[in-house]
Amino acid sequence: MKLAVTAPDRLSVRTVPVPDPGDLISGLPHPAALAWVRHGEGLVGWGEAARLTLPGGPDRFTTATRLLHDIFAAADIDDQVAVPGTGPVAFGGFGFDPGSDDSVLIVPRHVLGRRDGHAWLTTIGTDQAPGPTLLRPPTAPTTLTWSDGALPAPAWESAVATAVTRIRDGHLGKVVLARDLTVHAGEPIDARVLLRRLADRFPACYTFSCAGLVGATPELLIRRTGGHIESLVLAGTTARGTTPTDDTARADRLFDSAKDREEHRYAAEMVRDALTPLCSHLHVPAEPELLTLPNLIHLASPVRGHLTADRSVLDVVAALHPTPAVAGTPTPTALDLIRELEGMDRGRYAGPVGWVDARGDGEWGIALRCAQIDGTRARLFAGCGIVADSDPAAELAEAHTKFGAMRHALQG
Ligand SMILES: C=C(O[C@@H]1C=C(C(=O)O)C=C[C@H]1O)C(=O)O
Repeated sequence: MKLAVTAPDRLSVRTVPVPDPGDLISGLPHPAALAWVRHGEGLVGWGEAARLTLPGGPDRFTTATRLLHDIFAAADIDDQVAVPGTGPVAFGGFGFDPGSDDSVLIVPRHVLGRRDGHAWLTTIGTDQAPGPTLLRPPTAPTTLTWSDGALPAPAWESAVATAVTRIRDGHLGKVVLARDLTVHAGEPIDARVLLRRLADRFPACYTFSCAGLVGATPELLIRRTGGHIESLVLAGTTARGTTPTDDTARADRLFDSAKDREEHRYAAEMVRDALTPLCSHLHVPAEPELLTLPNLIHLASPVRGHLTADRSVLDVVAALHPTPAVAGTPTPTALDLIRELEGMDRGRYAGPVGWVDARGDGEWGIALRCAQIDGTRARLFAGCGIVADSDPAAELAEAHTKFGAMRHALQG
């Protein structure tokens, strides 16, 4: 695949304050939805003023930064709100594997935003639409038919067993193995229905949609607000309990589990090592805390720092991806093992997903708990960190629980 840029020579961009629009997702006028929403705040976009599709390669983030910089620098911008996310923004998703061709960035024609008491509408081009008008009401998918993806459950369990052997033989410390499921619907799947259900059930996650990749991720790869950066490293997981006592017991076991602590340590240390050279100040907690979601509990390390230089959020994404939360340690060995054992192309699953504005501010998550929608078909993904003490059956159960988020979004 070649690099493709569809953009007019000069974008004419106008951001104006608007009264609080309330729920952002219900403002999306048609199924080609762009979204990044958490606790009701964030951005939704529709229409395309520009689109970049990027070939694979480790330089895909720097190429994206350069091309977006050119598009934004040439733009004629009237920004009457001037907070992160106003003016022109690009939503994007990058392929997980450096060899994957799937990276895409879209500058929407319209963006509706809401953050810290501000609400705004950005419009690009001459079509100064006053606000979203519902062109096509969302309809829920029906008659769903499920099938295995690349590896049926027993084959995936043996892939996990092979990974455990390689780890015990000293080839690597950790690898994250994922599997996919396929679902066919009776009619084209509308991203807005999935966004609605995900945002209602997982308000603390980042509910996202970009070029058909729809999900609700708890994992913040990086947020840049001026010089300030934040990240939330997740690794180490248990399903929620069925009673309050069981739930507490599971949380305690996770917190004390040497195996889960090891999985987590690889990820937190890599994020610390990658951010240290970019920051004047960096805080990585000595111990993880627990993040409790409706279906899962994770070990979590909230990271904060201050950048030394004026770098775009995408430069920081480039320094971080792929973290051991989704690849493994050491990274090149883990990537090779993923390619060998998973039997599939992850596409943009487990890659960075989010948005960036013309100042270089933005928020990027790791695309987890998601599905790639393609007309009437969707591919769901879920993965688990494997270390020396991992048990294939327990990892399969964990992947099943992780699939639950998108299954519920599709089935209602
Ligand atoms: C790979 C996924 O999740 C990642 C793996 C985790 C784990 O193995 O404990 C936890 C959170 C994520 O970093 C996924 O949800 O698909």
